[in-house]
Amino acid sequence: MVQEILNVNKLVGCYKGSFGKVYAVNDVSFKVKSGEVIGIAGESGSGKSTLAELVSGMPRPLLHCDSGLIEVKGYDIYRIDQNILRSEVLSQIIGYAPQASMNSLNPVLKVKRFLLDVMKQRTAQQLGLGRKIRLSNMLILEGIKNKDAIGIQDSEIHNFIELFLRYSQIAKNPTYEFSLFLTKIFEKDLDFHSFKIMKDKVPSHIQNKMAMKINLEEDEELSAFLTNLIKTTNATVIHDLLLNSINNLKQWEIEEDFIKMLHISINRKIYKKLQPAIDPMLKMVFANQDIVRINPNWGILFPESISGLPPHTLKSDEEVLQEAIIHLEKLGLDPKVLDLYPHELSGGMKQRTVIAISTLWNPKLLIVDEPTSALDVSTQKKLLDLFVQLKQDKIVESMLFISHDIPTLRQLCTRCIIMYGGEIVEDADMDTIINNPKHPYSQALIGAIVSFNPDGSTEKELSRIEGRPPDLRDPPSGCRFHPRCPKVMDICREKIPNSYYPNGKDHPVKCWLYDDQLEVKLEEA
Ligand SMILES: Nc1ncnc2c1ncn2[C@@H]1O[C@H](COP(=O)(O)OP(=O)(O)OP(=O)(O)O)[C@@H](O)[C@H]1O
Repeated sequence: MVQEILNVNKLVGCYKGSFGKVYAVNDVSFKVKSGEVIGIAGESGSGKSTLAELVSGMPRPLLHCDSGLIEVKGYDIYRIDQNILRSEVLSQIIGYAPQASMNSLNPVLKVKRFLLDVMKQRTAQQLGLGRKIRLSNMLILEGIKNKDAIGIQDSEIHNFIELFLRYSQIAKNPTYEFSLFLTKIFEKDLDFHSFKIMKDKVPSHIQNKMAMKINLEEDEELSAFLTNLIKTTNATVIHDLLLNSINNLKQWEIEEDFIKMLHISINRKIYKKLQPAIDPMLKMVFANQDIVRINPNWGILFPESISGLPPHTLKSDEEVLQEAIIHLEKLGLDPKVLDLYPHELSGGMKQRTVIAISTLWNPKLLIVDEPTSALDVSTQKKLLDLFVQLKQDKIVESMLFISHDIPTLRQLCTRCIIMYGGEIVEDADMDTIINNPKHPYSQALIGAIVSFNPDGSTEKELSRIEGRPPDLRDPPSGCRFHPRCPKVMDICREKIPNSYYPNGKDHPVKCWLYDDQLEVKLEEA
């Protein structure tokens, strides 16, 4: 089944300021499936950039998501926690190159400096709470798995697993809660051996869990089961049991690259720094020093410890730069650009650099806003080839490509959304939009495309769209296109049209012309 990357539903976006409210995106709905490249077209001021900014999750200060929904890979981006948005969505799923972003390179910094800053920030953001927790748990398991090499005692593992099993029975979200619980142990709030609770230090939700645990201990059946389990089962079996139970939780979604990255950086750098501080804590908690060897890394992977680290300690400049060079080369950029200042780059190189930065983490959805508009025709073509390559090489999965230039979109996009006055007036596959547009605005837009014969004459007489796009501070009543529409009817001036489907369910058109019931409605009126 094709997965859905983006779901925009009844979105209303507005600029709020001393000027009042401007609804620049109004009641917009569409979906992007995995693999789709969707063009968004329309005249200047139709709301394309506003829509892109809202979908990017990073709207400018005056712009707000007023109502409706934007779901990116299942994340409701205007309702989830800001930390999750930053750590799990913005740097992982969405890549965004805003309009004129090629001019956003800092003029006084070499590209290398700018790129390093961006990469390091993102690397720090990548360590979102959920990932840290999953990772810490995974490393605990790794430690248990390698117990023989480490020389750890079975009895120590038994103790540990007993704790886990008991706790996982009572926690709502065992992986998460268990990590929190362990974190508390490391913070000396709980004593591992006696399970003594130092009440004043333990947050109330943990206290409740502990209270439940005590009740559980009164459960004879379970208690007998656990005792038996601990007595009779060897560590490897318990380890497998634990692994199975965790597999069942389906919460181990750690990407290999991410683990590698953390392993490398943590092993080499952070551990050295933190070891003196952590060792005494571990020893205190587990009494037996040997347990420290269960995995020397695990303690430092708990959320609190890692989030306290400045991002720059996670990787050296050389490591970060090396990753960037590989990425630049993949995108056909000479790594020499890293040693140049932005003014030393051509427009095309600047744009490629910006695209390289926005795709550093292989985003699922890349949003690009008018990337080609300031470039000459041959550089435009090269840049379009780059977007094709990004997709072919699976660096990005889907794209939203914004341009007022339909021929540009035609070279790249599978589908095209036409916007007018902040609304989607038509949405269809690219060929249909070019050859069989239904909305009078789309027809006018397509009619205004210039195409030349070999002798230099134009292929057809060009039409132009009379009038001007609406002022969104005070949009026209009814259909927003009615003051300019050659097919305007009375109802268009009064009532906002719904979307109709004259060409099938994949081709919505927001125009009264396609309402089967129109005659009935007019008679009623
Ligand atoms: N910062 C702002 N404050 C108030 N209103 C704004 C602001 N930016 C844009 N708008 C309003 O939003 C409308 C849509 O602007 P937007 O930039 O999204 O259009 P667009 O289709 O991307 O145009 P272009 O192709 O010129 O970039 C504008 O007509 C304007 O009324």
